[in-house]
Parts: sequence; structure tokens; C-alpha cells
Amino acid sequence: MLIDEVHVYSIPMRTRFRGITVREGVLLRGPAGWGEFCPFVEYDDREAAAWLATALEAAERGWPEPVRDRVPVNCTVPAVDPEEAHHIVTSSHCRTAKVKVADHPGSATEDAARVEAVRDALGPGGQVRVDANGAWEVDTAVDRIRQLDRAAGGLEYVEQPCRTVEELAAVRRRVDVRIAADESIRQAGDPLRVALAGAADVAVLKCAPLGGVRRALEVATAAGLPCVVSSALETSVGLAAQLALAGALPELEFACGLGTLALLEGDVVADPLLPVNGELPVPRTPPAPDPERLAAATPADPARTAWWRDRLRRVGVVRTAR
Ligand SMILES: O=C(O)CCC(=O)C1=CC=C[C@@H](O)[C@@H]1C(=O)O
Ligand SMILES: [Mg+2]
Repeated sequence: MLIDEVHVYSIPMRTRFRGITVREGVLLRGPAGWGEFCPFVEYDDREAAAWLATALEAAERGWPEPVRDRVPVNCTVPAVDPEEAHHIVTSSHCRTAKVKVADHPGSATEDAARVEAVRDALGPGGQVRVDANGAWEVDTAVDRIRQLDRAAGGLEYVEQPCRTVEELAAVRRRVDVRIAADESIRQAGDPLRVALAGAADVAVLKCAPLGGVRRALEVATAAGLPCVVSSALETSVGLAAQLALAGALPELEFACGLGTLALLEGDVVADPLLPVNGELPVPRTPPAPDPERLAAATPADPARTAWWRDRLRRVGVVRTAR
């Protein structure tokens, strides 16, 4: 590795999201700039290796040329009450909102109320999409999608309603709403399977778990579906890589899930990648961390810094051994 500087960060989330209340990771500096290594803590070293490849691509090599310089983004609405959902959407100024649903068993009524509030906040011209993170069985998915489609006055798409590709295909045959595959793309190892199985209308790409911008562009070509780039809850350093991917995709039909910095209580750069009028710029190079913000984001517990440094070392070994 050509890395000459490493910083561990820890930033609280504004609202619990994906079961997480604090986001942690490592920032690496190499000859091309800064990269972010932030696999979720439960991932093993093999899975984390793709995240390191993404960080090293940014730090050591840089990204391919973009074909656009701005990307429309959605705001992300966690599993919060309708009032808070309304507030998140209006304060984001985004024209598309992604709403988390199926957060816990028995959430159907709350989900519908949240989606109604989001539609109210957006008005008739906005787009509402939902993400169930694979929580439903096929019959439940069909019922819930119909119910949420009514609550939204029309859904743009539903992301990962069920866990498997076969279930997605079965749901897709029974509902009119588009199906987007997220976990099925990044965990299947064979993104073509999603398209061939007729399982999805949209592919959600996250460059961190796919192993970098170039690798994610190959996945986009292989999938042959319209793509949406979505974040992995990075700081602005990692978000820049996701924006490089969104900027380099030949076609971009939908808003991307890259408005997630608003979910964090802080950031590590002086000019955070927060959407303005529902858009983010496509950076040519990663932004450099700001020393004061970096210092403020240093973990209070030195054991967390040691844990991340050790993880980085282990994953570096796994990656080199491949
Ligand atoms: O797509 C978005 O609007 C935001 C990103 C987002 O929803 C996610 C980021 C990271 C982990 C995932 O559980 C989650 C997702 O399921 O898409
Ligand atoms: Mg998702």
C-alpha cells in the first residue's frame, strides 16, 4: 500500500439507521488523495476487502473521467414518526425521498403513515421510493407494496422487498411498482443473475462493497439495468467516490441515494457534500479532511482507534493474499 497517513474517525448518527448510532471508519491518504475504509463492524475481513479496494482506488489511483458534473439525489427518511419524516423531506429540498419501511415486525400502519407524510411534504411532483431491506415474504410484500403505493399516491420503486432473487422475481410478476435490487446485487457475487432472473427493474450500486468505481461500472454494464448509486453512510471523503461513480455512469435515469451526510452529526471536511437544491457536485478528486474536524471526530476511546487500525492491517493482508 502506498498509504502515508491514516486517521480513525467516529461520528454519531442523528437518528438510529440500520441499527447504527455511531459511524466509524478510517481515512487513508495516498498519492492520488484520500480514501475512506468503513465496512460495517459485523463484516468479516473477506467482505471488508472490497471496501479497502475502494479506499485504495481513491487514494492511490483516482477515478475515471465523469460524463456529468452534477447528480440529483434523494433524501433518506429513516424509520421515524410522520412529523419528523415530513421535516426531513422539507428541510432537504430534494425532489425524491427514500423511506425506510419494514423496520420491525408489525410496522405496516407506521410505514403507511410515514409514506403519507413524505408525499405530503414533497407534493404531487416529487418521487417517493421505499426500502424494505429484504424483510418481507412474497405474499406480504405484494400486500405491503400495494398499500404503500396507495399511501404514496404512486411509488417510484420498492427497493429489496424480499431477500432472494427468486422472491424478487415472484413479487415483480404480481405488482405494478418497479422493483430495485440492492442487497441482491452486492451480496450475490453475480449481478447478472438479478437481470436474467427478471428480478428487478433497477440496480442499486454502492461502490464501497463492490470494490471501487471501476468495478461498480463493470457491474452496471453486466446488470444491464438502469442504476441508482446509493451511499454506505460514509463521510464526505467516501461519498466523493460514490459521486465519482454516479458521475461516470453512461446513463442516470433516477436520483441517487447520496444525500446521507444529513444522517450524520458531523463530517471530516470543511465543505461537506450536503445536497443543494436536491443535487450534489461530482468531484474530480476526493476532498481532503480538515484538521480541526478530524480532531473533533477522533474516537474518545483509544480502543476504537486500535480496533480499526488492526482491522485495516488484517484486511490489507487478506487483500494482498487474493
Ligand atoms: O439509498 C439511500 O437513500 C441511503 C443509503 C441507504 O439507504 C443505505 C446505506 C447503507 C446501508 C443500507 O442499509 C442502506 C440501504 O439499504 O440502502
Ligand atoms: Mg437498500
